[in-house]
Amino acid sequence: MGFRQSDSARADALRAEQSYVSMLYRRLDLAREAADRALRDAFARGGAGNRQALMEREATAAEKALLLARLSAVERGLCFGRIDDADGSTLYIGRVGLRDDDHSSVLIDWRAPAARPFYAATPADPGPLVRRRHLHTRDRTVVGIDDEVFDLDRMSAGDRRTLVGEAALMAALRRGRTGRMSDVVATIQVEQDRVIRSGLAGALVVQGGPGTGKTVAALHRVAYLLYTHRATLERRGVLVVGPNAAFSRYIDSVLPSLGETQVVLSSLGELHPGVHATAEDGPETAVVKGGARMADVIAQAVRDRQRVPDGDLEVAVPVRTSLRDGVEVVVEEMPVRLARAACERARDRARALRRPHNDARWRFVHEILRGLARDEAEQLDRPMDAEDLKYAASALWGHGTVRAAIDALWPRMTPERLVGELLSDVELLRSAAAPYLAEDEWATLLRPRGEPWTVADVPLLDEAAELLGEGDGADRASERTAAAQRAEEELFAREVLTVNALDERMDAGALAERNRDAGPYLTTADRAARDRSWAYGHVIVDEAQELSAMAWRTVLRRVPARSLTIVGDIAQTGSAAGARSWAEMLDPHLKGRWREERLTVNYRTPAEIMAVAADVLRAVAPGEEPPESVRYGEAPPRAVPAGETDLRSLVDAELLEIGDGRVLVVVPDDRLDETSALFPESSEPLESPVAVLTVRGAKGLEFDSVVVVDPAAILAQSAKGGQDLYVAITRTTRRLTVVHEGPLPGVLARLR
Ligand SMILES: Nc1ncnc2c1ncn2[C@@H]1O[C@H](COP(=O)(O)OP(=O)(O)OP(=O)(O)O)[C@@H](O)[C@H]1O
Repeated sequence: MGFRQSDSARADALRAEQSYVSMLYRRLDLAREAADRALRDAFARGGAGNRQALMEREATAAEKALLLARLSAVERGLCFGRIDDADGSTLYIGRVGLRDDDHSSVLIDWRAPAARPFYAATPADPGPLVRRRHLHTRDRTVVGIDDEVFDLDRMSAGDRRTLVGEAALMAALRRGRTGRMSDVVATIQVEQDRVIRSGLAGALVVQGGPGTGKTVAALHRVAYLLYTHRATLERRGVLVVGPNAAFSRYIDSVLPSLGETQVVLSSLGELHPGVHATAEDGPETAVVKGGARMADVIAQAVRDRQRVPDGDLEVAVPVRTSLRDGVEVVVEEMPVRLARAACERARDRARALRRPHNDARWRFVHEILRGLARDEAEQLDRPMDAEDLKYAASALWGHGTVRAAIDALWPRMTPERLVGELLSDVELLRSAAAPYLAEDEWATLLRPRGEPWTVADVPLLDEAAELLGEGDGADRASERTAAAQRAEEELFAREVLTVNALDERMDAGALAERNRDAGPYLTTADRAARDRSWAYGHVIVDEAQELSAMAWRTVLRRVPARSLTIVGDIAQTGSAAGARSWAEMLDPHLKGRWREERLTVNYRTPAEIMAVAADVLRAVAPGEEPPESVRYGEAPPRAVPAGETDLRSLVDAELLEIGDGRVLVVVPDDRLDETSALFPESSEPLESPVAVLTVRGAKGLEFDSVVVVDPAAILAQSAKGGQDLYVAITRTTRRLTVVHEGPLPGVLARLR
């Protein structure tokens, strides 16, 4: 299928494409000017109208600002492909759809059905195409063309492979790694295209080995779904959950480069608003904390906070006070009482409401206060009608002693307090956990008070939040609302200024002030990100094999429609609480509602290095097939005894070899600090030329050169040590060095 043109034919083709592409950029400029004008008009309209008019102005302005942002994002590589049919028709494919003055299409959005043959045609099955052309542009200039001519008669069987746009793909894969993932819209492969365009309903599992483009395909799928189901998804929002915050930063430029800015990226440790958990538990604790029985433990912990006193409730209340030096002091107190049985009745009635703990608390408070007020009236021999009772009860609530007594029985709880106290108080833990867990299980959960939250605590906090209800005090709630409102106003103002380059004419404060007239403008993503109970339209979970049963409960709570893309590789499971099979993990929640697509080609790791990884995989997961690499590396992978070289010089030599690229030093968990100290420049793993990470920290990332330190210790560090070594080896795009302390582990024998 390779197709060579003469130099002059090539120059003619370049000229013709340049003229077409220049026309497209003129169209883009016109579309931007129109959106910019519409935005200005929207602003000019507002100011003094009624609230309804102001709200409409804000909505129009927001819509135009988003359109402008989208049109700005597609500047680079606006048009990257062209397809020619047997009947002589030609379509140009790009990042956005454009039309000419007669409303005829001049550029097809890559997500539109008409663009599909560009991605789906293979030499063996070209569909209607006679030629596919990849256009390479720099700024607005066409600098190269790659053609595939589908002339099956002239092709050998070997040539009828399924790689799409091989020359363009190889050029893309050879590029050095920048520390940020880029989009691959011009070179999406057939099996990835199937994932991207799969329907919105239900859960799609994308299983594939390392480097098969699971993450990149899932992100393109978000863009595709937003294009195809914009009305639904823009209103409900899309959430992408990754394994850690570094991973979220690693992928955060892909969607904006595809023109989509309204997506919430989060990690498991950040799913509970206000908590940014990064610490990890040891494997035994993680298994217990991640198990489904923890939901019962948390529910019991909440019930344990709905108490009755051991005997009758007795509270001292002031009956006489006097002013001394301007201060009110109690001069006489009397005890008021409520029988234990009455307290029990109050608790049962509050529980019977089947409301969250903090919401049901008012029923309990109300019943107890009335009981105490009746006792007080009896003791003082006061007659009591319904009005008096109400008044006396609210007077009692004014006494600190009464409040404290009731709080001790049914306190208002935050999730942080409930879980924090549960995990650090042996009696609370025993009471909540003993009915569901063996002692040696629940004992692993105990830890000192005030320890930082771990990632596995987040599902517990979320579970607790569900059972406790928001129940903020009125003051705290209004404070939060006001602060959030101010932040939103400024943020929106800044976004509008950025996308429109309006800075010279208006500053963010002034714009925020204008917006304040109409109330805050909140994008769907803003609202969704700060609302724990937000129901997303679609959720993507990456590195999904690491999620525990409890983590799945947290994720699924955010997507009641059960529309998900679940991306991962069972062979890479490193967490002791993670998945051993998709069915085992998903059936309890999604039985009959999930389907699986497999990705089989590795675009990252060269074949010689993948052969080493395959040996490791065979040893730890004999049933799993490693993916097939599409290319060969520049240097054979090697093993170096630790005594022969020091790590610093080895890494410096690697940096020289790869030129502009980036090196990962991947270490056993307990050597992270010591190794990081050797590379002070590695503090920002995505920015600096050298990153020092554990396997867990390196999940999902990739580097030009990888140095694996002490593979025997990585193998031995947990029951999933083999999977960890497999992950470590497959992070590289070009070079692999293994530095071993003792003898080289048997699974790496190929490196001898
Ligand atoms: N169609 C493609 N065109 C160009 N590059 C691609 C394509 N598919 C994947 N890649 C590149 O291959 C690399 C691996 O992709 P990605 O990180 O999505 O894989 P993954 O399956 O999520 O890997 P892992 O499971 O190891 O984290 C990335 O650099 C990605 O840009």
